[in-house]
Amino acid sequence: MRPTRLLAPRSYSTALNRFRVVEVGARDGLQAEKKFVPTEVKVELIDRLSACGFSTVETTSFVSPKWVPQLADHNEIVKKHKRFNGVSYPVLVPNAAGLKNALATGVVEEIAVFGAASDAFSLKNVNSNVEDSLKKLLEVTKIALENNIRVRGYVSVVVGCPYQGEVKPDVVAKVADKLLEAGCYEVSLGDTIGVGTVNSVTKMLDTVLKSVPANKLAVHFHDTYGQALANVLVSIEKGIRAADSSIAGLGGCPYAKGATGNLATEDLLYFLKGNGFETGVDLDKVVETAKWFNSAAGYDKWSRVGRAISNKKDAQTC
Ligand SMILES: CC(C)(COP(=O)([O-])OP(=O)([O-])OC[C@H]1O[C@@H](n2cnc3c(N)ncnc32)[C@H](O)[C@@H]1OP(=O)([O-])[O-])[C@@H](O)C(=O)NCCC(=O)NCCSC(=O)C[C@@](C)(O)CC(=O)[O-]
Repeated sequence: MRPTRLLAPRSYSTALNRFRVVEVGARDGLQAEKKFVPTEVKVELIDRLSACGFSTVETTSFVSPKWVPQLADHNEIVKKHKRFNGVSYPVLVPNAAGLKNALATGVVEEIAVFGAASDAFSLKNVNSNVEDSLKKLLEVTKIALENNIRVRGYVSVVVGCPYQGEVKPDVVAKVADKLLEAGCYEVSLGDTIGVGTVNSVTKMLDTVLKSVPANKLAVHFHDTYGQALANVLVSIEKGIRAADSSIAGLGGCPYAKGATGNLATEDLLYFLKGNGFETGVDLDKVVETAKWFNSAAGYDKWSRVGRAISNKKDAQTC
């Protein structure tokens, strides 16, 4: 295959320089963590993230607690966290049962549904193949929209599957199309196990963009092989202006062996600012929030940028 020419970062026109960062740490970041994070800590994490300036903070999942015990406290989470003006708080919903539970709380205004581009992954993740899972998601989307709930869509394993290996870009495009047709306002393309490279991401995006406009897409990279920011750059070159990331690079999927953390929010923000993009998010506050989370939850998780900024501040105060 001919290698893709990676364009050097350049100044982007001011009309195109807004970039939306979707913070998924409280959901994707925590879902695979074995050590239970107390509900109060999760709630305060969401509140602190809201104060950083994100317009979207994903909060939890209404999935089966048997499948994802870490997020079994979803009812309490959505009822206890604060709601900042202009911030939306999607929750992940896998099926009609999850939607019913989310609606019953009376406070959920946005959900995220998730499909996949490989049968093998889909069976492990939601116990249904791609086709069957899509039928359930489309039904969930329809009911949610009838209840005035906004719906975001995900497609997982867009460039590689931990069980099946290669994933066909056509399948990614088909699932993304269906989710948008059903009424999702945006579809986030997930490299769930972080195997994507500039070449494979370019190939996948070129196929998806034949039928889906760039302004309906977000990207969701895990940083398992250190390729996430290169893949964000490719996505920007293709016109995409939204990406998911997780504070301190927390994360991983419980049903994707080898999936390490999401792209760290701090690294993404530093990258975006350095390349002329405005996000409205305060990087220093995010770093402070990561520091607070580590001490509150008994963790020691750091993004590269978070560690660098924190070390610099510590050195200045010595
Ligand atoms: C979808 C199911 C439930 C199917 O699981 P199943 O076993 O096929 O479901 P079922 O319909 O046969 O029900 C089994 C039991 O679960 C209950 N149940 C059924 N649904 C719910 C629900 N919503 N909430 C609470 N309970 C539920 C149901 O009531 C029943 O209870 P029992 O009779 O045994 O006591 C299961 O597979 C599941 O919860 N999977 C979720 C897995 C998950 O959360 N994975 C991670 C998220 S995806 C991801 O991380 C990727 C993403 C989005 O981040 C992007 C990327 O990185 O690519």
